[in-house]
Amino acid sequence: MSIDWTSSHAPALAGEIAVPGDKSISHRAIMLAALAEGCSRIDGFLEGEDTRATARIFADLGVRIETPNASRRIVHGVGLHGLRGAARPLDCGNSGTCMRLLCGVLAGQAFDSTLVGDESLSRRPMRRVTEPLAAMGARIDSGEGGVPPLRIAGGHRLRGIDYITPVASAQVKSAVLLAGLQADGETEVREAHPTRDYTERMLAAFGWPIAFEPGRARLAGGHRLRATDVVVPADFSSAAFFLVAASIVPGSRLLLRAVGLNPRRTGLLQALRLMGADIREHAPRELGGEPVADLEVRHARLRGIDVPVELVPDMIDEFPALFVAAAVADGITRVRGAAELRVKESDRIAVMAAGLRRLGIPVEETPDGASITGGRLAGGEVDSAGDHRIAMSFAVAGAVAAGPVRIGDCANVATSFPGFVDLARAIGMAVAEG
Ligand SMILES: O=C(O)C1=C[C@@H](OP(=O)(O)O)[C@@H](O)[C@H](O)C1
Ligand SMILES: C=C(OP(=O)(O)O)C(=O)O
Repeated sequence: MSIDWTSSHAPALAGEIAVPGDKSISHRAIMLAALAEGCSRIDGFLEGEDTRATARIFADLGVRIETPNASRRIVHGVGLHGLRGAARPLDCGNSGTCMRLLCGVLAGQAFDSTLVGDESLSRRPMRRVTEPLAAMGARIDSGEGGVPPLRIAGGHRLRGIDYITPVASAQVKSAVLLAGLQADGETEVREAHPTRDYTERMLAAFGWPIAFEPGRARLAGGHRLRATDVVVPADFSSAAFFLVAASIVPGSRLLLRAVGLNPRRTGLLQALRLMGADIREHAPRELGGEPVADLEVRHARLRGIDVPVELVPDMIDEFPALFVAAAVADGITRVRGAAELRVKESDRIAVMAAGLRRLGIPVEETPDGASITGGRLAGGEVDSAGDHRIAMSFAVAGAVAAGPVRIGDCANVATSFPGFVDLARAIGMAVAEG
């Protein structure tokens, strides 16, 4: 393991910052703009490796995408049937969202496609999308055990499906809905635990008739997407690291500007408030059809909680950051119902537990969660296992640890949060490279 970052004790954090654009919305904006008729402009696009992979793939599929300046894209949509097959495999990099949503887009096209990913993505489960798509008539072959690479055979007619998702996953729901655009008849997705609804909201914004409510979405094939402009709000999941950092570093006060507060994303806000965090919302407003507000966060003494199980899907990407808050809280924090964390970019339960233990925090793992006994974080060396959210979470831990926290394998932070180190330093965190 190469050590990429050393995060050391920080004084009170202060400042007003804006984190980059939302990753989930940026992926979807490229996809729907590419499939629309006409020219769409995307503002606030996340310049991360994950979302750039999606843009590169649509360019490979024949879509002209201009970058007039950073965080902006002009997409010359080709319509639902205007993509052309690519000569080479489509590289989704580290991004589960890119690969799973693309399966839905490509399953109903006339041409064959091959989807590949990096080492981490090549271990992640894809049957959750290939099975419902097969039930709709798609032909998708995967590697042994249902992992990438995925070979999607074109030219198969799809039919609508009424699908109840077995895991709470916006990626699965989105893949089925995107395939439904090209299917005969109606497609309906129902979920026991509602997940983020960006695909539904954006389909409506691009003019596709769709009925949706939390836990349910229904559409029919045979319509058209019409180009529209998309404004992407700041990513709550990126803001999460600074919400935790300012909560745990004594004397801190931070303002995070115009953060996306879609209720299906803000479970961490609720969990931190239950722990005693002082986070206030100012100037609530709408941006690009999404609720946003400026978040003011001040240091507060945190206490351990049992994380309410119903919050889990609404904070699924925030558990690495929550584990760090739990590590310094008074008492025990218990997480359950979060087995999905084991199939993210890394096994986020195991990797966080191992790292926190190395920093002197007792953590007991369970198959679907963990118990973390808050205490005094020591310095030490931790492995992020190439997982962006784990690298950033341990950088936050270093700000309050008794000694420097040395973190391995941080390059993938560029997948979701380019510029993290600069912003962290701007508010007073002591993150050094190497
Ligand atoms: O739809 C999306 O944009 C995402 C859905 C979630 O994944 P699952 O659908 O696997 O829960 C989340 O973890 C991921 O970061 C982004
Ligand atoms: C799980 C994540 O993303 P994806 O599934 O798109 O790789 C994440 O960003 O935490």
